[in-house]
Amino acid sequence: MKTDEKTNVPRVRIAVLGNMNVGKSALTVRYLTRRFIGEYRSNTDLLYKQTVTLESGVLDVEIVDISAENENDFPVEQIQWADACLIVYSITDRASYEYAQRSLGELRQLQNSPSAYLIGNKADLDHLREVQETEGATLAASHAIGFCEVSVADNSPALYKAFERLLIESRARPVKPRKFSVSKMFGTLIGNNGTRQPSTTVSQGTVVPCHKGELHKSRVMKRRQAFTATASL
Ligand SMILES: Nc1nc2c(ncn2[C@@H]2O[C@H](COP(=O)(O)OP(=O)(O)OP(=O)(O)O)[C@@H](O)[C@H]2O)c(=O)[nH]1
Repeated sequence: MKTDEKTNVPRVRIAVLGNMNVGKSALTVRYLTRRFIGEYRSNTDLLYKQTVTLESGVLDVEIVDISAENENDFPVEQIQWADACLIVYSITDRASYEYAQRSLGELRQLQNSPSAYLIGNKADLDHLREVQETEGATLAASHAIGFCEVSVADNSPALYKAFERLLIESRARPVKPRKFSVSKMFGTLIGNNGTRQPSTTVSQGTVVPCHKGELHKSRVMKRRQAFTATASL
């Protein structure tokens, strides 16, 4: 965690990691905007920036939604950039669970690795289940991290709790040395649907498509367009 020198607001960076099609984009957009985007195709990493109000105070949150285009390539750069990592699999896809398993193994190898949380998504598709809830819980326990199953489609409250827990944990961690900074954002995303959710308020966001390796660039693009995704709680 770092503090923005201009605003004095603490900043937390989260990397969302998982195999293709597990719902990483849907989950990130759901958390930030309370909306469910059914089809959200992207073959590039996306960086979201939002201000979030927790009970403990205001945070600037940056979330990188890592494209799983090359599933054999562990995204070390993005993980090292982050304070915390959300690892997502789909309960309907055993290969995605195995991908999560490998990712947790890789994460453990890193020096100064970020805190992590494991999420089994698509819990609404229980009839297509390939991964039991106990398997997710056991995997998480073996890495001493949190775990829950959620349905991003059904707007599970557990999703918000998972993000909140990561944010709170990361806030409490000592500041880690940074190799990169992103200061320019562009893009636009989605509005507000006013849905009420647990104790987080999210506002004033931007989204940046960031091609692999761009997290270290200090100037991505000048075109900048803020979107508001206020979910007052
Ligand atoms: N039934 C159901 N479908 C979901 C859920 N979450 C996401 N999806 C669907 O799963 C598909 C993939 O979602 P994405 O958010 O694009 O997944 P991703 O992990 O970002 O995919 P990549 O861009 O390939 O890495 C989409 O069709 C979503 O609508 C969920 O909780 N339940």
